[in-house]
Formats: sequence, C-alpha cells, structure tokens
Amino acid sequence: MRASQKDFEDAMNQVKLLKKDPGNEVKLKLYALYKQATEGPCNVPKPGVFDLVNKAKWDAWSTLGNLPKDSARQNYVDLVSSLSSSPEPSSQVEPRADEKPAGYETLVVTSEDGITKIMFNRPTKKNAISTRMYEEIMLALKAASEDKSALTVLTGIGDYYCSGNDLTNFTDIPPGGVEEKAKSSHILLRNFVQCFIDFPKPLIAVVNGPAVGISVTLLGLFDAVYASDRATFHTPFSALGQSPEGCSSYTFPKIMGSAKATEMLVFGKKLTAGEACAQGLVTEVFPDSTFQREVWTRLKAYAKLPANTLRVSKNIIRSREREKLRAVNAEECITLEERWQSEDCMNAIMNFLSRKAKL
Ligand SMILES: CCCC/C=C\CC(=O)SCCNC(=O)CCNC(=O)[C@H](O)C(C)(C)COP(=O)(O)OP(=O)(O)OC[C@H]1O[C@@H](n2cnc3c(N)ncnc32)[C@H](O)[C@@H]1OP(=O)(O)O
Repeated sequence: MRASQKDFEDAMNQVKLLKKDPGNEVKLKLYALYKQATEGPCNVPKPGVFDLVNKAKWDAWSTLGNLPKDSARQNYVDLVSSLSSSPEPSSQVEPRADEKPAGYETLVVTSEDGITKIMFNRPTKKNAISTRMYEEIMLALKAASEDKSALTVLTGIGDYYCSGNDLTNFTDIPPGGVEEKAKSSHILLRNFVQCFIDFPKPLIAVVNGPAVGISVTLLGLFDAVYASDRATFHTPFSALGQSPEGCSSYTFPKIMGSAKATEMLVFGKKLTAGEACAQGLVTEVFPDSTFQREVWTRLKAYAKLPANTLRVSKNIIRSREREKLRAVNAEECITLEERWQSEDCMNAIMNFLSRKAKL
C-alpha cells in the first residue's frame, strides 16, 4: 500500500524528533524527496557554481528526474522509518561483550579474537573521509586504545581502502568564510593525526583497495601495512594545490629516501602495491583472491601474543620519535592552512565538484 498524505506528514514530524543528526548525505536525500513529493520534478534554475549549498540541494533534487510524486512520498516515508527504527544508524555489526557501544555513522567497528577492527564505511563515496568520519575515527581509536584487544586494524568496506579527504568538506563554509574554514580544518587535522602518533598499541592497515591522500600519508605512522595487489597508493597533493600531511614530509623520506618521497608527495606519482612494498611503505602484498584469508590468519596469530608486551615494545620504538612527529604534524598543518586559502587549491576543489555535477 502506498504511503498516504498522513504518513508523509507523520514522517516529516518524525524527522524533527531524530535523536541523531543523520548527516548531510541523508539530509540532502530527504530534501530532494520532499521537494519531489510536494512540487514534482526539479523546476527551478540551477544555482551558480559558487553557491555550493544550494547547488548540492538542486543536484539532489534534479537527480530524481521524473520520479512520480507518490513514489517520492513513499521513498521519503521509508527513509525516515529506516532512520527512526535504527537508533545506531549504520552499525552493521552485532555488539559483542568486549565491544564498546558503537553507534558510528561512517564506520563499522568490531572487536573479536583480540583484534579491534575499524572499517571505513562510506563505500559509495570510496570511503572519502567526511568531517564526521574524522571525528568518529578519533573516537574509535580512543575506544580501541582502552579496550582489551592486542591489535587495532584499519580497513575499508567496498572496493576502495579510502579516497582521502572528502573534498566536499571544503564546501561547508562558515560565516567567517574560507579563513575560518581553513583554521578549523587545521585544528581538526592536527588532532586527527595526533591520535595516530600517540596510539599506544600496534596499529595495522589492511589496505583492501586503492588508497588516496591522507589515507596513504598516515601509513607512515602505522606499525604494519598489508596490501592487496589491487591496492594503489596516490598522493595527488600538488594537483590539488595542497601539501603533504600525516607526518609524511618526515616519515616518507625516512622510509623510502628523499627522491622516491618527492616523486610521490611532490609530483603525485601513483604507486602499485608492489612498488609501495619495494619502497618500504607496505609490509607485504597478497594476491587479492587470498588477501582477506591470509591477512586475518596472520593477524589472529599475532593477536595471541601478550597484549601488554606488544604495547611496551611499540612504545619503545615510537617514544624516540614522538616529539619529532608532533612537531612535524604542527608544521604541516600550518602550511596546509595557508594552502587551503590559495587559488590553486580552490580551483582544484571547484574542478572536482564541477566534474561531479557534470558541468
Ligand atoms: C581536515 C582536512 C584534511 C585534509 C587532508 C587530506 C588531503 C587529501 O586527502 S587529498 C586527497 C583527496 N582525494 C582525492 O583527490 C580523490 C578524489 N576522488 C577521485 O579522484 C575519484 O573519485 C576516485 C579516483 C577516488 C574514484 O574514481 P571513480 O572510480 O571514477 O569513482 P567516482 O569518482 O565516480 O567516485 C564515486 C563517488 O565517490 C565520490 N568521491 C570519491 N572520492 C571522493 C572524495 N575524496 N571526496 C568526495 N567525494 C568523493 C565521488 O564524487 C562519487 O560520488 P557521486 O558522484 O555522488 O557518486
């Protein structure tokens, strides 16, 4: 049976009562379905390319094409009902006894066999890191640092490991303009990278597919990196008008030598998994067909080692570098704050967004 006008109105009221912000993507979907259900297909002029918020709304509405009003009404009611019936929106995993209550919107976190697994869960966006995801990763790392597991693993859900910073983060400009946005991004990035510098247990990356931007640079702060042979490693900072972060300006030259680091971080050379392994960024590469089985078998064995001893040994390796890494992080963030306000960076982001809007 189709949703009635009353169901639709009830759903609109339910949206106002949601306990948790459903995030921008869902809000855009709700907006588009509401407009389609009440006014029909998008019939207003397309906002200018710099009017980013209204353009995102227009894009969301116009992608519904000629969807009939009653179908849009039904979809709206279904979407609201899915949000209201799951208080922990996208936690797909049953909480276990040794797991902290999750409730993450952008991650799935599990804890079993001595391993806490933090999975990026925005596969339709190639696991791009939204502002919310930065915050949730910091929370998940804090919880993992305090739980009983011996190892913490980061990996991606879907075909990508992670496509780096979500470039639409830069479109949410506060009243203080681009300068204020660059300042708040500086603080967010510094705190985020600091969590990796200070993480007290062995931290492992299971790179299930391509990795871009900050998801690559951070690998220099992991204790081991296992990659599928489908993975690639790309840091296109110069093309984006940006500069290296994640302490990579220090860790990469140390790991692979300054010439190879320059090819990656300055010229944006994309490495295959085999090349990244040969350069020391990746610990070992596995054929994609056996990747998951081989990696998890190995990690489960490592996780049986005494957890406290693993911590102590990691700490003695990291302690020599910690202060240096903090200083590098601070310096990289200062440089990036300036870069984010540059014409090169703004043009690159506009190009990405225009490509999305197929201008
Ligand atoms: C606090 C701030 C810290 C800043 C620190 C870090 C800097 C960086 O990380 S720089 C690196 C930023 N990342 C990129 O430049 C990658 C951009 N994306 C791409 O080039 C391509 O999308 C990619 C090669 C990853 C995949 O290409 P395709 O296989 O052709 O897929 P699509 O392009 O169709 O992507 C599917 C879907 O995902 C959205 N997407 C992918 N990556 C991002 C991203 N980084 N930011 C935002 N959105 C992303 C893409 O737009 C598509 O969305 P829809 O159009 O809605 O389907």
